[in-house]
Amino acid sequence: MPGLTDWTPTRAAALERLAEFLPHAGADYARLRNIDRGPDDRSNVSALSPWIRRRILTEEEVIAAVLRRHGFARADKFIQEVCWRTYWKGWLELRPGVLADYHAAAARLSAEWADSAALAAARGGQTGIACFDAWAAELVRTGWLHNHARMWFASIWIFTLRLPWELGAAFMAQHLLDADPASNTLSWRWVAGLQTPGKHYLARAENIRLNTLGRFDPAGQLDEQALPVPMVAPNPPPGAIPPAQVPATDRVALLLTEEDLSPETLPVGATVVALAALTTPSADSPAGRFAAGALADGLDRAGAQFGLAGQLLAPEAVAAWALDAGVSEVVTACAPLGPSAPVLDEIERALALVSIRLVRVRRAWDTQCWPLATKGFFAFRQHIPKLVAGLV
Ligand SMILES: Cc1cc2nc3c(=O)[nH]c(=O)nc-3n(C[C@H](O)[C@H](O)[C@H](O)COP(=O)(O)OP(=O)(O)OC[C@H]3O[C@@H](n4cnc5c(N)ncnc54)[C@H](O)[C@@H]3O)c2cc1C
Repeated sequence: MPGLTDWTPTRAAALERLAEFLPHAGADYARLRNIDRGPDDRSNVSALSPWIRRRILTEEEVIAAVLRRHGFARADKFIQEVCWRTYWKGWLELRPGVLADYHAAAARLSAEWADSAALAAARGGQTGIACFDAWAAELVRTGWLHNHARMWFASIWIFTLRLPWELGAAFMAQHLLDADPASNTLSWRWVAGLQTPGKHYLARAENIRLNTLGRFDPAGQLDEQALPVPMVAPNPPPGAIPPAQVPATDRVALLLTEEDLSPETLPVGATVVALAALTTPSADSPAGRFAAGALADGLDRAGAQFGLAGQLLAPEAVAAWALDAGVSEVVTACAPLGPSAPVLDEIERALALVSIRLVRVRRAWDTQCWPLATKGFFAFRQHIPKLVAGLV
């Protein structure tokens, strides 16, 4: 398996990585996935997250490939991990206010902590805790961290360095290639003890020593007794997912966004007569640069599929493009909470002014899974065998 500096934002590269990892996705993954061997050896995990994040590979197809290769019993652990992503998405879609609260708190805290030397040391990897400093540097250099390192990093940030979790989540989101509002924000909340009230994740030196194969040993440097972050208010009850939309006409324009770059399997529901992709709203970040490449690749693939020349559009150019295409509906993949959703809301308003409807189609996977994320993951997990049964 190559090192992790070679993420290429194309479906071809994603499929290559998937094929390479597939033999290891069964019993090997269940046994070895928690070990962080360092940036030069990621053979025990898939490292597929930057592609899955943008649905260059969909959850369903990754799960199907692993099921075909290993069967459910041996692939169970890997499937569960993929389903964590789905679960976090659903949990947040059912409680959108949690993301808004996080953004507001992060903005307020970032002003309040602007002059903090402790915060600067954490971000700069200068805390004197060797493992933490190495992960901070790795995150900034490569745009990626192993899952266990993300857990330890978040835990040390919150419970040993005593920094606000919101600023840690924002720091990670700023640098991760796979930066995802649901997985990132809710994982930080989970570590803090806010996701499952009263249950927090404490990084322990011995666990770090064992699972980094002795690369690090922060014995005596960590607060291993800290209490969870107090909850200001209980988590909101789950709301409802809006019904999925379908086009009412048989000729539509298709607008891709970085939230879903598998046009091959998108349930468009009509003939596509014009094709465009929306420029990324977060261009000035590693995730944004990855997304820009991925959008170009998605547009190429969709162009080949529909026999059309696609174009990259800024949000304000979408209404004129749709008018020019002579359609009364623009279809796009339903964008979960994150950078594209508010941009699509603006586009919907601009299209309405010229009597064109924005139709947000949703994958069956999301429609089935998201409403099940009402409680904790362990309740959601019970549904997994049924959810994946039809995938192969
Ligand atoms: C503090 C913290 C922040 C995180 N931030 C993000 C983020 O911004 N974006 C992101 O995609 N993931 C995030 N994760 C989840 C997880 O760490 C990564 O998805 C995983 O490390 C990616 O590595 P992989 O592709 O090798 O995963 P594998 O172990 O090979 O798993 C396969 C796929 O399953 C999904 N997955 C695996 N574990 C998780 C998990 N715990 N939660 C959600 N999905 C999972 C990912 O899509 C992953 O690519 C975060 C976890 C923590 C603890």
